[in-house]
Amino acid sequence: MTDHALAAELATEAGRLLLDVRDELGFGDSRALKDTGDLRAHEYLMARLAERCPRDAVLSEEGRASVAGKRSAGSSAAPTANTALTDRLAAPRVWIVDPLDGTREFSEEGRLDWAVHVALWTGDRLAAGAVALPGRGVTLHTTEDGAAVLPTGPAASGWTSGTTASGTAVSGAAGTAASGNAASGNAKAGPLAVPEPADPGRIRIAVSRSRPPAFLDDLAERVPVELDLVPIGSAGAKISAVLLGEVDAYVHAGGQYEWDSAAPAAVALAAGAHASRVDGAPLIYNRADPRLPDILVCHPVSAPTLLSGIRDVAR
Ligand SMILES: Nc1ncnc2c1ncn2[C@@H]1O[C@H](COP(=O)(O)O)[C@@H](OP(=O)(O)O)[C@H]1O
Ligand SMILES: [Mg+2]
Repeated sequence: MTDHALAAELATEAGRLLLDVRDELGFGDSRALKDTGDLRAHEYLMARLAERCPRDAVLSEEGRASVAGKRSAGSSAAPTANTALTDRLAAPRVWIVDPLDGTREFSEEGRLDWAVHVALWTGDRLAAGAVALPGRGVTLHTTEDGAAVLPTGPAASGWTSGTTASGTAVSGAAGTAASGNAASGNAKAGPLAVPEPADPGRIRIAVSRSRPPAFLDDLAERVPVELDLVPIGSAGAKISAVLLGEVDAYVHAGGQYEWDSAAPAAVALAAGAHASRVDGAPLIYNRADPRLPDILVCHPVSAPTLLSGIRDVAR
């Protein structure tokens, strides 16, 4: 089995397990649901990776020493720890996983914007990646020929069950509100290629529901196109929304970690998207400090406008 197929299988299966956790625990105790989801998916991924790739290093959000006190419902076991730092930094193959990205949305009934991320870093590049969107019944992943694929079409549209997600908006210079629709993509099973913005005068930007970058209001004043901000949970779901044509870009700043972006960036790059830091620098993984606080993902045609606008705001 290739690394691509393994990443896809593990992300998909961890996603199935997370749907079962939601069924088992319900939504009454959101702390227990979040912690149990985080840890059951983490334990599943750690066990499968140890079995299938025993020599590879692993960096998981839930295997850090700082979360060693966290527990799943009905278990007193501490989370399986990540590969020790010095071994990980020296390893030629490092799996970077986020067992449950969008933990907050996972704990909210009816929300579909949460994901499982499985990526493989091989020293200087993202060699494979898979993002499972269990609520929508799909896994986006890289392939052996350097491309990306959506093996089956989405079982659901939008990011809330029964409805489509909608966004608040900031228009170009005026900064007035208008509405944006997050679920206007046309995802079909098959090869995944990031689509160009449908309207060249408008860029729909997916942003965090709770921590949208403060500079986006200023950015709207500095770019020659209208910007619609579309709040969606989970970095994996937001980057998937770019690849599925439901939004045109994902902009984040102010804090994030390697596991939040490694797998979705792997898929985005393989799908022909621009994926970089917000200053245009490349995304580098497997550092001693796993903080990777900002990211821009978009079609290459939108990158110059967004990067120069962000540079202007930073000045
Ligand atoms: N300012 C910040 N500092 C640290 N992590 C952040 C962050 N903003 C977003 N993230 C992380 O990025 C992921 C997507 O966030 P959001 O939905 O707000 O866009 C979440 O991962 P987890 O759900 O795995 O914790 C969240 O914790
Ligand atoms: Mg995350």
